[in-house]
Amino acid sequence: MTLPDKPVVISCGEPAGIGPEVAAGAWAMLRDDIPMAWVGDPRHLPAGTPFEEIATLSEAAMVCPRALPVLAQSFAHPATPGSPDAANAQGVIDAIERCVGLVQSGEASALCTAPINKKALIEGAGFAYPGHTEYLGALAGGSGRAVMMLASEALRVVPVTIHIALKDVPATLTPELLRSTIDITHTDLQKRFGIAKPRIAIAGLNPHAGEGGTMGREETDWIAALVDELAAGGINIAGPMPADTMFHAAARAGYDVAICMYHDQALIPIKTLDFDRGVNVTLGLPFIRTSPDHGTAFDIAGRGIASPVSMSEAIKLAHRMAGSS
Ligand SMILES: NC(=O)c1ccc[n+]([C@@H]2O[C@H](COP(=O)([O-])OP(=O)(O)OC[C@H]3O[C@@H](n4cnc5c(N)ncnc54)[C@H](O)[C@@H]3O)[C@@H](O)[C@H]2O)c1
Ligand SMILES: N[C@H](C(=O)O)[C@H](O)COP(=O)(O)O
Repeated sequence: MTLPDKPVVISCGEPAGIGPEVAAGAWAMLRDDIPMAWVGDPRHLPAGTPFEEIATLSEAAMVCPRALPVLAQSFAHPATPGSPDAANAQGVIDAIERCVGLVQSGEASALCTAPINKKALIEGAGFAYPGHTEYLGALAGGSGRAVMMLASEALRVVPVTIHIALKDVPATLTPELLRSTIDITHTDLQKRFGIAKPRIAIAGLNPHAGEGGTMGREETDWIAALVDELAAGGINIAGPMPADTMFHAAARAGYDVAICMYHDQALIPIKTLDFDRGVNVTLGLPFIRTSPDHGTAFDIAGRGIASPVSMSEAIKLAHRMAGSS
């Protein structure tokens, strides 16, 4: 695999959260190995961060070993850790959009996003999306769909429904949605992760995967039939499995990815097993996007105690994926 010289571009995320500090920390860990550049307002970086403003991404690789390369983006205000400022919300969105432009133009090899606070963007700038995943899908255009995957050494998980209320899950979960999620996951595990024949485990929606229709009917009515059809078509797929028993170590050894029916079914096991090193990857996009698995952590922002490890794992994975595409 040839690793790219083009930088990974990092969007600043919510400046009142831990995004700027974990980006600076990840740069300090990776500066000699991975070219990168941060897009944001330098006033939001932790005091004392060695940074250099660059005019174009072509300067990033040269600057990176000595300072964090910064493509400056001015925000309305400096940040107060833990208290998002509505006037800064549009800057957060603009930084993401600028980074997407850089990766789409080929100036950046991949995008790594620092965390956003959904509520702050919705309230401060009328952000119309529940998260990066859906926003990036819209920015990418086309007829595809962005699919969320969280990955660590221990586990990969994909939620079929993402940022919706639990009460809306059963109506949103359709055979078409599950089929397209499986297709996109299968394709990207082959194309972007080099897994020739991905082993896919499908979780049930209901307790005990419905217990034969006595505790919910989605499994018996259509999920099992869809799994059988895909298996007959040559996909290495199994399920629907009871979700409570598919994440212990021996069960995890049997598959490369677990496709789960709703957000917490997927994200609780991975964040419990490996919160420090989990990485959020968006599948189905025409470019590479990763992110740490954690959020803005307002409770610890600005205190210098946030771990930069998930951010650095996200940058490393983006760089590796760019080398294998
Ligand atoms: N990629 C993203 O943009 C992304 C990902 C997850 C959550 N979020 C958003 O972040 C906001 C806050 O979410 P939350 O409170 O549920 O989760 P969170 O991950 O921000 O925080 C959960 C707990 O983990 C701790 N924590 C998080 N990251 C840490 C780190 N790097 N080092 C040490 N401790 C850390 C926090 O202090 C907190 O106690 C929400 O708006 C959510 O939507 C964004
Ligand atoms: N659900 C994700 C998580 O908890 O890690 C998170 O909110 C990030 O979502 P986006 O990548 O869509 O912003």
